[in-house]
Amino acid sequence: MSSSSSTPVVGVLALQGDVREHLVALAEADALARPVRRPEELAEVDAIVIPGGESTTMSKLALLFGVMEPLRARVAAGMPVYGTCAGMIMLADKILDGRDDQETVGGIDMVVRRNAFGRQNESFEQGVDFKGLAEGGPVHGVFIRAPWVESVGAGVEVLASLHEGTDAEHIVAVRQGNLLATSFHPELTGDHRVHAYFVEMVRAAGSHNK
Ligand SMILES: NC(=O)CC[C@H](N)C(=O)O
Repeated sequence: MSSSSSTPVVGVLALQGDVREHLVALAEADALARPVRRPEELAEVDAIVIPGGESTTMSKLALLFGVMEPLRARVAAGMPVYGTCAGMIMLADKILDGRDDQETVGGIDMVVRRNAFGRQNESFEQGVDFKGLAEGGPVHGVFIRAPWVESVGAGVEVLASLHEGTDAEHIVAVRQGNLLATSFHPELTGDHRVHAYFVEMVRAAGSHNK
């Protein structure tokens, strides 16, 4: 479809969740954005966003629509993927507090705890220092029944953490190669710097991963 020199085509997995907000944010970050439900549609995009929503439902629908295996194959081939919240859970190699039969796409060597902040706070908003953004100050982090990253493997770069009191630190943004994940929802804020960061990753990856 596109080449690295033209505008990248970025899909949004449109089985469930806040698809429309990501389509808008991607368009504003200079990508050609389109919803993806079926394997044929996945084959047409250079990269994909897995939105926020409900990861157990999203996982079931991904299996039902036959896109789980094709997604895993594209991840293995190096396709850039950005997951927010439920999307972060979908990118985790291992999850805690998931349903017993809950499958993920996987790809990031991390353990993610579902609804982790929920034990203290269902939803909250907080400034997040996001490594890799050259300017503009902290990102406005919207956390909705959000997961956190409990631990990461050696190949995973931590891009943001939240500090709670003096001791607890929770990882809320990570990158491993072409895979990016945040516990929070930049698509709900009107600040599209994290989407622009992802679109830059997509440009750098080119379109050789199909
Ligand atoms: N805002 C979100 O995406 C919430 C994620 C949800 N708690 C889940 O486990 O899937």
